[in-house]
Amino acid sequence: MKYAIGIDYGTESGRVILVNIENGDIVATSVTPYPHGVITGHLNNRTLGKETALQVPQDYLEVLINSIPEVMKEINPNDIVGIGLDFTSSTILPVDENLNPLCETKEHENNPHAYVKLWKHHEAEDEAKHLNKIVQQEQWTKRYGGTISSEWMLPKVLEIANDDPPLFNQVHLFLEAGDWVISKLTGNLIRNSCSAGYKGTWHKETGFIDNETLQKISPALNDIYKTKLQGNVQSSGTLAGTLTKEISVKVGLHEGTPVAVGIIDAHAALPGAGVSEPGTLVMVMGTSTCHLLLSDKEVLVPGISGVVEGGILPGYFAYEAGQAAVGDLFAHFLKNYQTNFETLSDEAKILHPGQSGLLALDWHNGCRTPFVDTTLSGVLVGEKLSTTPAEVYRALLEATAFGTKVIIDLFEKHEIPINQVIATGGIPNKNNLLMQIYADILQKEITVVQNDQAPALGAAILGAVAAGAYDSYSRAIRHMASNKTIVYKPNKDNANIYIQLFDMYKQLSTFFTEQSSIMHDLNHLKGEKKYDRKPMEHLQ
Ligand SMILES: Nc1ncnc2c1ncn2[C@@H]1O[C@H](COP(=O)(O)OP(=O)(O)O)[C@@H](O)[C@H]1O
Ligand SMILES: O=C(CO)[C@H](O)[C@H](O)COP(=O)(O)O
Repeated sequence: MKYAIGIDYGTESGRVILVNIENGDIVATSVTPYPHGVITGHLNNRTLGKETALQVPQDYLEVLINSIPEVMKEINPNDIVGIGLDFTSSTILPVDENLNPLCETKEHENNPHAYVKLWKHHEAEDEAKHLNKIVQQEQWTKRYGGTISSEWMLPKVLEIANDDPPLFNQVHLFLEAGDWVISKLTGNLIRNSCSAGYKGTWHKETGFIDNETLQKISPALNDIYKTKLQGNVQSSGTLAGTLTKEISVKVGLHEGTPVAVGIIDAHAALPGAGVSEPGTLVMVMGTSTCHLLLSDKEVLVPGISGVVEGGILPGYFAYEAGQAAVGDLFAHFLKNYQTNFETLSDEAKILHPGQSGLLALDWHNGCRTPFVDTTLSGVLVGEKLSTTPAEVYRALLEATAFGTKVIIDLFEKHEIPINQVIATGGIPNKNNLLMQIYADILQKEITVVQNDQAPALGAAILGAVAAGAYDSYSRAIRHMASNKTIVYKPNKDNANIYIQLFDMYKQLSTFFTEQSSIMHDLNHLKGEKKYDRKPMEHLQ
């Protein structure tokens, strides 16, 4: 029996799976929660900005050192054909000449800018707005729905250049954390095409932003792609190199084991969920939800995260859209009410659509698609003295489904066909109420992959292909991807009520984005900088 290892670096933990490459059976799984988790509020004794979300790079190595031996307990290292890895993105860190993280030095241990900035670190909004003003007329921005997000590489780099020039000057390279882990595994520095394409504005023919534009954005960015952002971009899933002696000893594998170039976590879930052709929307539902879709054609859809040729699988344009808080939003609510999913779901299940009189906007971590604005915030309308926690919980579940309907409608309006919707990630198998609500609101069947590890499985598939165990992604996907599913069908009566509620959801979102500046004014009163209103005409 031969196996591939898939490693999935999510927001809270890293998961390692061992996969039989002939039939895709996951024979062992190990989860390592990041010892330092997501750092918010304080770093050592220093108070952090409210939107700061940091991580500790050593935690990623802990995942390798703990979880690889754990899945290898019964297995001979000779039987491992290859390793694939996916990572949240854009999650970046500054390193020195030896690729060592700057936060590991005494000098910078209390400096937040020296740490990993997680994808959901939202402090670079000013930088993103500034950058967007300069590049918004350029044709290439349309591939990114018209807006560069503050979650991405350049705004985060610019945040450091603006806030801490001495540290910025000391940085040798800024790396995606996934590329940093690959460098630790193989000794090779490679920038993966998936992160570079979706989060780094790289295009396989035209490359990165030209230097003239970079200088207009900020003198600090002069020649940045030849200096702090240098490095070859290589296609995700091709061979990055082989395990070094140093790391192979630590994880109990053979030196020389092939390792694939990394990919973004959500994007890995598409092959992991068994998709190798256009027309199937894959919703990767976890801390956030990412929506991935293959197509034969490139359509410039406003408000999406991006469309990248070959972004996931060679030969297809791959679209990404997203919602920045889904599981995170539910967790936030549970924490505030000191309750749990089971209790709330039991109570929320017996409510009828519309019964509570509540309606929510799911923007508690900003809105990714279609408004690309991390400064937007959540809303709940209709609350009364008689409102129960289960009613609010159900309204939040519904709000995330309405957010997904906005995304599906956007794709369909731009004539990108969606014939099937697949749900995967950590949530769908844990919450059947949520999945039924999605079927009712989207008025589509939802196929749930009976495996929570689609990103890790997708990474293992890339590892097997990079190692030469399969000669094509489609063959590897056919053999290795999940094929056990359950299907949620829409309930007509519920769907009819949700049509009316969805109309109100859209009115509410139009109000808070176009007709009223209340949300942004609230930020202003809190002492945050006032951001320019974004023209919304492009979304009409
Ligand atoms: N029963 C549940 N219903 C809805 N969300 C859940 C449930 N259990 C856990 N979650 C959410 O799932 C998210 C974690 O998703 P997961 O896919 O495992 O991790 P990651 O997003 O880090 O890849 C958390 O935000 C958590 O609140
Ligand atoms: O932007 C992303 C993908 O493009 C992030 O990686 C993603 O939103 C975080 O993933 P998760 O919710 O699974 O932790």
